[in-house]
Amino acid sequence: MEQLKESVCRANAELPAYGLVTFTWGNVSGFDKESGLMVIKPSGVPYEELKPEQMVVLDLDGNVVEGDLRPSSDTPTHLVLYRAFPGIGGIVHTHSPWATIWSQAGQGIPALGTTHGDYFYGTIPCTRPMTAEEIRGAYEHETGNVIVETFRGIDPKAVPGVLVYSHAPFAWGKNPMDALHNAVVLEEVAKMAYHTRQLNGGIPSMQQELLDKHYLRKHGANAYYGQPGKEH
Ligand SMILES: O=C(CO)[C@@H](O)[C@H](O)COP(=O)(O)O
Repeated sequence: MEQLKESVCRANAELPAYGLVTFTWGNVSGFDKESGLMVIKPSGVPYEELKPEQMVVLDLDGNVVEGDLRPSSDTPTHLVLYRAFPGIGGIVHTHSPWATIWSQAGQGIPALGTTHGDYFYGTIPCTRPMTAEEIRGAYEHETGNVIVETFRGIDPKAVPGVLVYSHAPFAWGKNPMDALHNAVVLEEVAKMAYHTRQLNGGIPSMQQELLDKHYLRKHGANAYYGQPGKEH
């Protein structure tokens, strides 16, 4: 658990360096399958002040089992996703500007090029608008529910990110640093897709053969990108 606290703390601390956050507009969590516990940053603490011992540890029912500080305000959303998407070990939520623009437009980010295809096997979807009742109710919990609803028929491992309508992106991965990597790529492809759309309307999207080639060279049984056994 100490190692996970270190990794979660490090991933949070790197959010500003990648230009993904302003002030404290973002949070990273990690999940330990063995213990069934989630580690997340404390709410509202400046990234440069974060220490591993300040991380908050919760069970998947949302009970704090370790930590004195209030957990991130988005904790319920993270909990819903860990319960619904087995196999993910890290989640990043930010208000990174380019991805947030697509979220505010209520549009998913189409796969327009190989940069996207290397990491996301198709459109990065945008959720539907939440209902007034969902917003007035357990908002952060319902945010998780609309993300899970959006992924009916989509493999969250193949598309490790989502845009929450009128809100901002969530990305996930095998662990906190993998989730951070995917969050950085999501922001990059959001910016590229925005400008590509301006040039040619983003039509057509990339050929399916090219998407297959780029995604499957990095992911799956016959992946050949990078070095065997190394993260990339
Ligand atoms: O989505 C939001 C605000 O809309 C959050 O990202 C907060 O800005 C970060 O909150 P904490 O994790 O510090 O509670």
